[in-house]
Amino acid sequence: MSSVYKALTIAGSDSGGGAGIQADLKTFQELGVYGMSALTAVTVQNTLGVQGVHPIPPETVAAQIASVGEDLKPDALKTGMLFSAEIIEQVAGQVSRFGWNKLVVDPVMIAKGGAELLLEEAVQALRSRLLPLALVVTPNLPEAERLTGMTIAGAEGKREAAKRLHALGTAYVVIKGGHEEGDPERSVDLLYDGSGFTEFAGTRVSTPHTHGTGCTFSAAITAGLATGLEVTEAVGQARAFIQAALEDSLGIGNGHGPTNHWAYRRRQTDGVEL
Ligand SMILES: Nc1ncnc2c1ncn2[C@@H]1O[C@H](COP(=O)(O)OP(=O)(O)O)[C@@H](O)[C@H]1O
Ligand SMILES: Cc1ncc(COP(=O)(O)O)c(N)n1
Repeated sequence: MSSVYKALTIAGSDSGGGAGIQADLKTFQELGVYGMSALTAVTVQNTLGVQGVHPIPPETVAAQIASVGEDLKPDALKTGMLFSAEIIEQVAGQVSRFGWNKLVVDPVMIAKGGAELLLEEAVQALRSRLLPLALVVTPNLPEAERLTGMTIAGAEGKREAAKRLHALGTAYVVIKGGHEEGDPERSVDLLYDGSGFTEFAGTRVSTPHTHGTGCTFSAAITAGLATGLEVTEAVGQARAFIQAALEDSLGIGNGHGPTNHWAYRRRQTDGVEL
């Protein structure tokens, strides 16, 4: 049998299936990667919002990662919702212990409806404990502002924030443009590798169904890395994956619905648009 690519997601559960662990595993599967998970929290959630957040004990998070690491050995991994400084501490400890270097950190902080998915006091732990271990970090604009302490205005602001995040020890920084006001035509993600900038631009899709875009995008980068792509190639593939997922929306739920995780592969294999 040809080699099997494996990826691990360390994230929260979204009972509605559009974000978190569920979005990550669906994305891994669609990109040909075997998915594994370590749960950090159970959220009670649907397309209308988050009705409850129940963190998993930090030692149980560590035990799940150790169990997967000792046996199945992921080729790449990502983090999503981490909730507390104690969980971040355990995750950083396990990543260091196994010497994993294809780590994508999606610094999830607040759900689109406003629920807190990372405690205020845990932001510093994310900066000091996890970002130095990450190959790629993928903040949206509000997350980049919180992590850098700066207000980001315009293209120059994004570049400055990317440099500051790189200085925290992450090799590649992707500042996502989904929240950017003022460009009704495009959503531009900016990649910084410590020496140069690359822009990944997609047509801005006018849709309420954007639940889980950040999770899906970072999971697609992780899957790409697991299959051996370079970071720039993996980000390019992830951009195409999320573009298809937004354009071929499923239109389910009464609020901000999920993206369509099937769309990218269906377009590739049989040209079908849902
Ligand atoms: N309306 C949109 N049209 C096209 N791409 C989008 C749109 N909204 C978000 N994206 C893309 O989805 C990904 C996630 O971006 P963003 O929404 O900023 O993250 P988050 O979900 O973490 O808030 C990025 O690649 C971004 O460019
Ligand atoms: C369990 C969980 N993790 C992450 C998100 C963020 O979702 P989004 O990608 O829409 O910002 C979420 N709503 N729920």
